[in-house]
Amino acid sequence: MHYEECFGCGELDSGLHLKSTVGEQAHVHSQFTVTEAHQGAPGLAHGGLLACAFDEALGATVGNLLRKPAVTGKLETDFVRPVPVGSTLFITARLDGVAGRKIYASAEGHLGAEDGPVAVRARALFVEVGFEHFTTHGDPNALDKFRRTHDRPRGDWDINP
Ligand SMILES: CCCCC/C=C\C/C=C\C/C=C\C/C=C\CCCC(=O)SCCNC(=O)CCNC(=O)[C@H](O)C(C)(C)COP(=O)(O)OP(=O)(O)OC[C@H]1O[C@@H](n2cnc3c(N)ncnc32)[C@H](O)[C@@H]1OP(=O)(O)O
Repeated sequence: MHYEECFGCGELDSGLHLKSTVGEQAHVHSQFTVTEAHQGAPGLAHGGLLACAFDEALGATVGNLLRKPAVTGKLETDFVRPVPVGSTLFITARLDGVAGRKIYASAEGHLGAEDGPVAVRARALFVEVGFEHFTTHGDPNALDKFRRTHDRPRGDWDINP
């Protein structure tokens, strides 16, 4: 979790509650379970919410592997198989490259198991920013809010600007 009020990974009742862990070969694994609250068509996940889950999984990959603040500049998704309510997407993500402030990452989501059929693929460009991005454009108290999340026992982010 990078921020307790984040829609993707935080503790909000309405959020996606995505959990991410770093695995072997610097792959980052996240799981997203689709509930009735995530429907687009009857019984199927809404594509925009799936894109959100991938934004989070890819952002967690950048954040956990590089430990630098970055924001999504571009996010591209391929929806290749319907994702039913009640199913879990097992998302595997990786860093593809860094060029100056530009950070490239990609991921695929497997249906039902780590080796299940691929249902969604995504690629993203993140752009590294300074912490003033969040205090200037967002909440002036952003750093305090991030700190509240990262002062927890597992918190190991250096969020000092
Ligand atoms: C969320 C962070 C929390 C921080 C906590 C602390 C530490 C944790 C660290 C990481 C976080 C961990 C997990 C996060 C998990 C999920 C997070 C979800 C992420 C989001 O949900 S985040 C919200 C949506 N996101 C935005 O709200 C961005 C709005 N946007 C802007 O704020 C600007 O637009 C910005 C800053 C992107 C760039 O602006 P800028 O002025 O700084 O820089 P500039 O424009 O020069 O771009 C520099 C180079 O990127 C290229 N470039 C830029 N955009 C491009 C595009 N779309 N396509 C192709 N190339 C692009 C340029 O072409 C240039 O390339 P070149 O250098 O080669 O010319």
